[in-house]
Amino acid sequence: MVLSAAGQHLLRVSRPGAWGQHLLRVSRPGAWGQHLLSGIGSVSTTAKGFQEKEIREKLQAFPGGSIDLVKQESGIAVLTVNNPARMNAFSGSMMVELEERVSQLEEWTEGKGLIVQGAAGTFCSGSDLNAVRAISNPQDGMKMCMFMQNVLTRLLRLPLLSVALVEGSALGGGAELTTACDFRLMVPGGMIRFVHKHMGLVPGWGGAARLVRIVGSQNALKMLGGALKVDPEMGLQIGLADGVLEGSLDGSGANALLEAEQWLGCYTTGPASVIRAIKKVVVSGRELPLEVALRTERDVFGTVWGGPANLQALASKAKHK
Ligand SMILES: CC[C@H](C(=O)O)C(=O)SCCNC(=O)CCNC(=O)[C@H](O)C(C)(C)COP(=O)(O)OP(=O)(O)OC[C@H]1O[C@@H](n2cnc3c(N)ncnc32)[C@H](O)[C@@H]1OP(=O)(O)O
Repeated sequence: MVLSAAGQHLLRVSRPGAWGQHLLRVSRPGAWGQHLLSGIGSVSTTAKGFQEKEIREKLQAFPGGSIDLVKQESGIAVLTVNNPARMNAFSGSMMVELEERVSQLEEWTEGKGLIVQGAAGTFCSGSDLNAVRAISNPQDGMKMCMFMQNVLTRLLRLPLLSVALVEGSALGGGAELTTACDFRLMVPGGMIRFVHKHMGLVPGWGGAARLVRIVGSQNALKMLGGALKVDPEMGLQIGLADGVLEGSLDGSGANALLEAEQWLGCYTTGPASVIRAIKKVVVSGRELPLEVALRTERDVFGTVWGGPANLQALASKAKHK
């Protein structure tokens, strides 16, 4: 649903108000909230000009690297962008794998948190330029963009508190990936940089829309217009980074990951049902018109009220000093 709406908007750029009209034309106020709550389904195959099967096949023609997922007992999963020979650039097959990993996370009912990291001490250098060169015509570029926009929207909407662990560089599409997480933790020496302007582009994976919501339009304009190198200090200053870690002791990235797990653990302690409900009400508050968000909040409230965690807290006569 979201992809087809966004896709229609992308295909009808001559009518700038199309997306806004879509927001106003939600006929059943609860429908969108329900849609967010139940998780977004697979990419639409009926959207005009967008065929999921076709784009998946096209992307698979550019193999290399992997997207690795480890779901841990703690309820925190670790997703690793793994293509170190190309500074963790996204090959076509990695884009397809990312979609598959997001689907697995959508099914993971015990999950509470997610850390997205890059392999071998660097985050991600965006799209694989070899693939980009091969699909540099507007039609293919648009299809890849719609595919990634949909995947990253689903990533951000997972009922998990997510963190991008930025060690080394997050460039281009890599910078966009960091904005598809709820939080960003940076390691000294790390950098987030939207290099799109230097590529004659703007972000297309939803990174600009998300960036504006994170740092405001002034800072987003500066970051995109200047292709600014955002280091941890600047990241904290403009609200892009939520914390700075000490980082690797041995260059393996293990220490940064442990630190990130500890940081995230402060927010994911507790029953999965409650943590997931927290994320759902925040996503609806962040994305939906107020009336719909309020309705969604009521629905989510109904899932935890009188639930095991609620009854246990009542029985223990908890005090919150
Ligand atoms: C902009 C929009 C678009 C999207 O949103 O889809 C993109 O993301 S396009 C990609 C944007 N990213 C770049 O343009 C990165 C270009 N690369 C660099 O700036 C540097 O390689 C850097 C800073 C990542 C690392 O520099 P360093 O000196 O530390 O290492 P090397 O340059 O020697 O890189 C090692 C090795 O990795 C290859 N590499 C790096 N990034 C990419 C990439 N995005 N695609 C393909 N290959 C990449 C680089 O070519 C080197 O390979 P080698 O075979 O040794 O030449």
